[in-house]
Amino acid sequence: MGVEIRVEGLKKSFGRQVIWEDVSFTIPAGEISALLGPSGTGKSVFLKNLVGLLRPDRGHVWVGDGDVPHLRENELYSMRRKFGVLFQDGALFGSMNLYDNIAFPLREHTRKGEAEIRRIVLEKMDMVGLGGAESKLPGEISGGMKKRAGLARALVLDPEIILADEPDSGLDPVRTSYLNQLFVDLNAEMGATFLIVTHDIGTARVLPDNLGLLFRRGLVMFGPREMILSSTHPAVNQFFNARRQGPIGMAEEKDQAEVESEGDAPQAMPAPIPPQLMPTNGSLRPGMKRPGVWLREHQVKPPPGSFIDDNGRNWLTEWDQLTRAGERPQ
Ligand SMILES: Nc1ncnc2c1ncn2[C@@H]1O[C@H](COP(=O)(O)OP(=O)(O)OP(=O)(O)O)[C@@H](O)[C@H]1O
Repeated sequence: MGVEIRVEGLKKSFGRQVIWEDVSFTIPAGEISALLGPSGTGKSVFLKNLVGLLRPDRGHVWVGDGDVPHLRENELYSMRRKFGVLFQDGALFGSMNLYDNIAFPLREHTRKGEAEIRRIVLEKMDMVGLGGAESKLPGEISGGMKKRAGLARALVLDPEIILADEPDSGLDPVRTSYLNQLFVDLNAEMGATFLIVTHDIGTARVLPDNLGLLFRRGLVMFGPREMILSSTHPAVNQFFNARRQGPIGMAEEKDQAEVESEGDAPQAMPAPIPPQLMPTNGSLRPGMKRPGVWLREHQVKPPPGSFIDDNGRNWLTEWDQLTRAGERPQ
């Protein structure tokens, strides 16, 4: 089962460049969360702070009762075993075949014998759809396969937390959909806590249970998918609807007067909230909520056309019927 990550008052700068400050929020255990934000807002830097590859200037990252930035070297080493990290390019060793790449953490961090290692590596390669590709070198496979190999390697130590830095960058839309489904299925199976950094609004709208936006040296908002996708906050509304109108500019930042005048402008209606991806085996993930629950509890009207899938099925009204025991929801 996944663990919660509690971030408190985190600040990071490089020299005089403040990346973000006073970032505080809780990434819920066992749920899928996604972090978005314009380029350069420090999403990758944030992931590196979570896993202790970079140290914040101040603040805390609580994972269980360990505070990552304040752990000693040996404590950090064992804390890192809780994490499986998928780096942007898969970070595979070019001279090793996929089997050895994926076996690497097991040989490095455990005393398991080769027979046990083989069982685990083949199981994880199968999970990500790479069965049979053991002897391929990273230079011989596509970008999508590299990502899946990186994911298999992130899974071998059965992590409680999975961090993925733009797993969908450079993938075509179909491969992106397959990868998103894989995350949902893995989360259903393992119950790990997932934090995914992505630029893909399509992914952000259907995959995670929670969404966060980094902008202007801070976390603008973090919360349940329905809260973010129905928000009229100028930056959140602009970003998650991919609009030009709003405080986020083409270059770094707009000037303050421009931002203030836009803050008063009426916000465009958020786009319809799509139904969330379901696990392929028809199970319900523990982190999944009944559609519309957050909206109803907060008396927010869903944007028109929300929760209707490509087949015209309305998940808001049909959820109970769809999820009755023993029945596959899709
Ligand atoms: N080790 C480092 N030393 C100095 N500056 C760094 C370092 N790592 C990152 N930065 C700077 O921190 C800022 C944020 O970088 P980061 O890669 O986290 O952004 P990002 O939000 O992930 O961007 P993108 O969406 O384009 O991938 C950038 O200006 C980058 O140059």
